Amino acid sequence: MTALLQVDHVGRSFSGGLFSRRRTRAVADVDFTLSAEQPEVFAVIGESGSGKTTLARMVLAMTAPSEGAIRFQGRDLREIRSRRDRLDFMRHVQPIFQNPFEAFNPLKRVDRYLYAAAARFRGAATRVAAEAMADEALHQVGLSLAEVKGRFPHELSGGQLQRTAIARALIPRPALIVADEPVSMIDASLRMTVTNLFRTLRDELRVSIIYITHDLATAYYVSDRVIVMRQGEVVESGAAEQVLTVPRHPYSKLLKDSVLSIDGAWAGDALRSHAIP
Ligand SMILES: Nc1ncnc2c1ncn2[C@@H]1O[C@H](COP(=O)(O)OP(=O)(O)OP(=O)(O)O)[C@@H](O)[C@H]1O
Repeated sequence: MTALLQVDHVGRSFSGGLFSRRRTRAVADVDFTLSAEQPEVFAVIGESGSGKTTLARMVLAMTAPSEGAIRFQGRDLREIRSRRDRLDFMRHVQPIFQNPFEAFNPLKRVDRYLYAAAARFRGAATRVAAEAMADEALHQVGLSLAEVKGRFPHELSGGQLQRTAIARALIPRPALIVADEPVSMIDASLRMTVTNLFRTLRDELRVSIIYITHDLATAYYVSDRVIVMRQGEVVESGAAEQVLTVPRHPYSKLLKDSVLSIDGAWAGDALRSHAIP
């Protein structure tokens, strides 16, 4: 197997501050590989404080590991030093953040972000070229340039705005998208539309997606593989179906039971039977 991403026994500790001796071990010994040949939706599940965001930041080369190494297409992320290295890396690995209303400046029209990405990552030299790239990316997420052109963020719904953020991430034609809690700030009714997109992108554009979430139900429905994190460590990993329907670790069982007690039924089944094709 040729690896797209190798997360090789990675850990990250933080010191408690200038006068504190306490160190927080945010991530400890996380180890997984994504294949370059077979794109997948890979979910990282865990409660608040389990280390998910720290892991995402390390994969995005925004935080350096204190132990282990991360390689993307065989290249150690520590080798990213210059602006040019970073731009090249971002061409292949794109982030999607939690709150689309924070990702876009409220005073800036959203289409401008798409043109900027087209110019920066794909060398679009004219407005016409940039508009064509923006329109193509928007179609990949079920929107069109006509729907978002000239609009400010508050003129779009949370779901439309998050899909626009995904379109922006697609413009460079990345091989990997790291989506950190991408649906936690949008209406429950729109969550499946956005998460379902991940499968479409995997199949049609062959993009791999690291889907970071505390939401077991959407993870179960859209992911191929999952890891469950607790206090920085991976406590369970495997095929989504296996881990989320028959959890082995007490913590994963507890997580599943908490979904059960909220919804009255295992939300994975409920979602599956109401799956949007
Ligand atoms: N820059 C930092 N400095 C000090 N401690 C940090 C830093 N970043 C994260 N931590 C600590 O590391 C642990 C893991 O945090 P992290 O944000 O990765 O978890 P998370 O699972 O993403 O949580 P959430 O869902 O709330 O974002 C927490 O105890 C957090 O306080």
